[in-house]
Amino acid sequence: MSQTAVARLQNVTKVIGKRTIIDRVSFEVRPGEVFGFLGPNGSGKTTTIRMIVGLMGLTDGDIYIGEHSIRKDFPKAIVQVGAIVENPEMYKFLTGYQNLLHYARMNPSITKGRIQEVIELVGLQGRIHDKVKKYSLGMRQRLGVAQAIMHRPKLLVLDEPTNGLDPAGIRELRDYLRRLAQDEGTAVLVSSHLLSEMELMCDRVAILQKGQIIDIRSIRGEAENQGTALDEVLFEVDHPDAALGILAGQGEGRIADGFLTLSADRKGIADLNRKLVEAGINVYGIRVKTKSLEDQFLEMTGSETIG
Ligand SMILES: Nc1ncnc2c1ncn2[C@@H]1O[C@H](COP(=O)(O)OP(=O)(O)OP(=O)(O)O)[C@@H](O)[C@H]1O
Repeated sequence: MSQTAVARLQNVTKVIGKRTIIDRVSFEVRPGEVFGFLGPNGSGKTTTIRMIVGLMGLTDGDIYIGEHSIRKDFPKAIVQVGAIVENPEMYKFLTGYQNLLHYARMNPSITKGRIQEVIELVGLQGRIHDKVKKYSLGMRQRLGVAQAIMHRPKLLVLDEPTNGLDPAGIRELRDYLRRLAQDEGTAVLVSSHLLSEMELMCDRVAILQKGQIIDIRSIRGEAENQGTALDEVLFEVDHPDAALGILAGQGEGRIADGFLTLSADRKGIADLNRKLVEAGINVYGIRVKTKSLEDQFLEMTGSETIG
């Protein structure tokens, strides 16, 4: 486990009544990354986020923010978190700036200079002196983010931030979240049930299904070996039929275009290769056809549950 993680979930479990809603969820969010928490409706994203931001207790496992456990050291952990979980409460009859001033008064470490900085970070400088009741949904959200990051949290958590935004609003959200991650080194955790948005916004995503993490991967492609995602693997061998017989019982193997083709994860590829070589088959090449994130998401969660 990386020492530099901003947030680290370790076997986080939530049981409500007799139901295990969240089942041993583990992942970490690193400084300066936008991390997506992706799953179909009802998979448990909101429940997990409520535990991260201290709105709900854990049944088992732990969450660390920096080195502080949310269970054992709650005040020190939570001070490093900024969040918008439910709709941000703003005074609509005040201007954006007056709202920020109001929240800043509760924390003496927030200077006027810092307020100006966050206004620019979320790109509200042109409209900050307008009344909030005149703001669009996207602008209200920017103001919410500005408020959530004024105290320089190490982790910013946003639950379904793209809900209700139009494509332009989503693009703007992406741009200023990336700016925040890059300029301030803030780790950003965003949840969504829409893969397409996560792909545009995030560096890495964890895929949640029925309360369990089924995959964690970088958006740029490489699987991180924490999940059960399988790639299609093509073995170039001297005797494909014999090889298929040797690997019988190792999954759905077939011969296609002269290649022995199977589904396997990284460790599985090494195991299959060893079995073939030990049985006297010559392996000339191994080609891995990594599935797109979308293929995997559809396969894992079922297409009817997306969107
Ligand atoms: N307080 C509760 N009591 C009983 N069941 C609950 C409670 N809160 C959540 N659940 C159940 O836990 C599961 C996960 O819910 P959760 O809201 O975390 O999912 P989600 O991924 O955020 O979905 P959505 O995107 O629809 O909000 C659901 O089946 C939900 O019915």
